[in-house]
Amino acid sequence: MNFSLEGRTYVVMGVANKRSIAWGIAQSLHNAGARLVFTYANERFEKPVRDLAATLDRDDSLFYECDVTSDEAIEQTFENIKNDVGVIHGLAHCIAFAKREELSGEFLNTSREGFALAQDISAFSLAAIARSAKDLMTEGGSILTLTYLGGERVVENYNVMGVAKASLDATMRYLANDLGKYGVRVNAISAGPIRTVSAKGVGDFNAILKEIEERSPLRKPVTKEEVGDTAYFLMSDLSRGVTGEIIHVDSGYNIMG
Ligand SMILES: CCCCCCc1ccc(Oc2ccc(Oc3cccc(O)n3)cc2)c(O)c1
Repeated sequence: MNFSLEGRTYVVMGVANKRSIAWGIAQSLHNAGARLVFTYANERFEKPVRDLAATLDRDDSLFYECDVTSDEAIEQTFENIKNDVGVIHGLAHCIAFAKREELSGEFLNTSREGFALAQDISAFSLAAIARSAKDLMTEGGSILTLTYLGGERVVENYNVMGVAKASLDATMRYLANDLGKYGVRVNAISAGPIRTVSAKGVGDFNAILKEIEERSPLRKPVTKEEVGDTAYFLMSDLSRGVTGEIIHVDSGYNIMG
């Protein structure tokens, strides 16, 4: 059995720029031989994503806009992908959002609308995407999403996104249960803090980064390349017995009290 991704196609959702974890995942899958399909939220992201993909040593990538807050948009995007590539072998969901003002201070101050928005984009979108993507995974498949420790226990300031990640983790498990009989696995990578454009929106990010370097078992920060290589494992046949799982790529920080 070989563990190359040659001859396989994967959808990567959520590349914003070269610091994105999604870009680290794309690079690892590309280096393993995969063909990539990128989706982006709106036209503002099209050029940055195309420019990044142009740096890869094969120019066989495809690009689609996908507003994950719309069921019609998701259905249309996967209809287009199905028409253009036919079969996909997996999908990386690297999408989340919460209002910046609700990512610091007291969770008590979370608004009804802000709570629902974070749930919609950061958790429900995985279920809606899995429902559409499943039909393209006729040769089996692997779906992965990105989560964070703040969904398992309280991390100061993470607030409404922590509740959304708890929901995402349960969504991942229930999807794993439904999709297993179709040969589709669903897992999550719980990444330690990485300096991305999204991380800038969460209060006191620098303090957490310092804590990881000082207190994590590996005593070092986490990189998008480390997350990318674990994504390669989860997309490959090496992880064929793994579904419904959260793999922490966080220098071991989560095992600390
Ligand atoms: C206090 C916790 C510090 C470690 C946070 C690690 C982390 C960093 C980035 C993460 O991804 C997002 C994605 C969107 C998001 O919402 C944003 C981001 C920027 C601006 C904004 O208005 N909302 C917040 C975090 C994430 O889920 C977790």
